[in-house]
Amino acid sequence: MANITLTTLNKMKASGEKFSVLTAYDATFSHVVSKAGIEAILVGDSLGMVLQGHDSTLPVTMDTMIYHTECVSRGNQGALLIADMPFMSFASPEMTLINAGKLMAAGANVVKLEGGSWLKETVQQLSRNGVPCCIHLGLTPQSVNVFGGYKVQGRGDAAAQLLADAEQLAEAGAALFVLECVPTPLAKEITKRVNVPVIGIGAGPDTDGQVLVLHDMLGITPGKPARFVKNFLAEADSIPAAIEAFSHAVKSGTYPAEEHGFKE
Ligand SMILES: Nc1nc(=O)c2c([nH]1)NC[C@@H]1CN(c3ccc(C(=O)N[C@@H](CCC(=O)O)C(=O)O)cc3)CN21
Ligand SMILES: CC(C)C(=O)C(=O)O
Ligand SMILES: [Mg+2]
Repeated sequence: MANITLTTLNKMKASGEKFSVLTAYDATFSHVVSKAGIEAILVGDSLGMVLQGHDSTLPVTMDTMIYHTECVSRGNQGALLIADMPFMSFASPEMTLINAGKLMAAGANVVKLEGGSWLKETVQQLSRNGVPCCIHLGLTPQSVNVFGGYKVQGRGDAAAQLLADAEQLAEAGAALFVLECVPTPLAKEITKRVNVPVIGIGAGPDTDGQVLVLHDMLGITPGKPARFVKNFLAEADSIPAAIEAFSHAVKSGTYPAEEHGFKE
């Protein structure tokens, strides 16, 4: 078992200490990230875009997620390992249990699913079977075709629905949340209302933890970076130093700054 567990993150939430999360898709980066003091590693389905060059996360398969979770697990030096359930891998309760079981057997400590309150029974079933769930809310990239682009979520009337989803899923036993691209005040409110750690990306400074795609914070992702991205390699002289700078910036509250977040 990893040195950092859900218990560690729950204690950090209770004491107000911020924690950081980065993606990794291979053993070497997993080693570097976990050695640098990052509390959790996400084997994100963003690998479909970052590693495979697709323009969305939809083509990512279970076999690919299993392979990368195994690679990351071998390199991991004690971080909590979270693995994404890819597009359509949790479309029915039976499939969800089978696929989550495969990611746990590959070395994940937690599985992450994108979606809202309709996942209540799924979360219950998984927890009962020994699989802690992280629920990804807000801009859920697997629904890019529903949203019509990568757009901020939870503005106006949608804010109350998002808060209700978070509360119901926490009640159902979700162990963690990721909030992506939601207004800063909404992320603050959800973080206060749920009793489990909330990880933000483009959600402002008030969530319990922060997550970024590793390649984004190293400044090597092609194209215009999203608003929430900061290049930590620009002022560091090595990749490990950049990762340590990210961890320190999150702990000290200097990242994310106001300019990295979204208004209501
Ligand atoms: N390299 C990479 N980084 C990521 O953070 C990431 C991926 N890939 N792939 C999967 C999803 C897609 N993500 C994205 C992609 C684009 C935006 C984006 O351009 N957002 C606009 C918001 C526009 C608005 O105001 O509504 C931005 O300006 O940040 C956000 C998240 C996050 N995830
Ligand atoms: C952007 C993060 C939260 C993610 O889901 C991924 O990397 O796939
Ligand atoms: Mg993802």
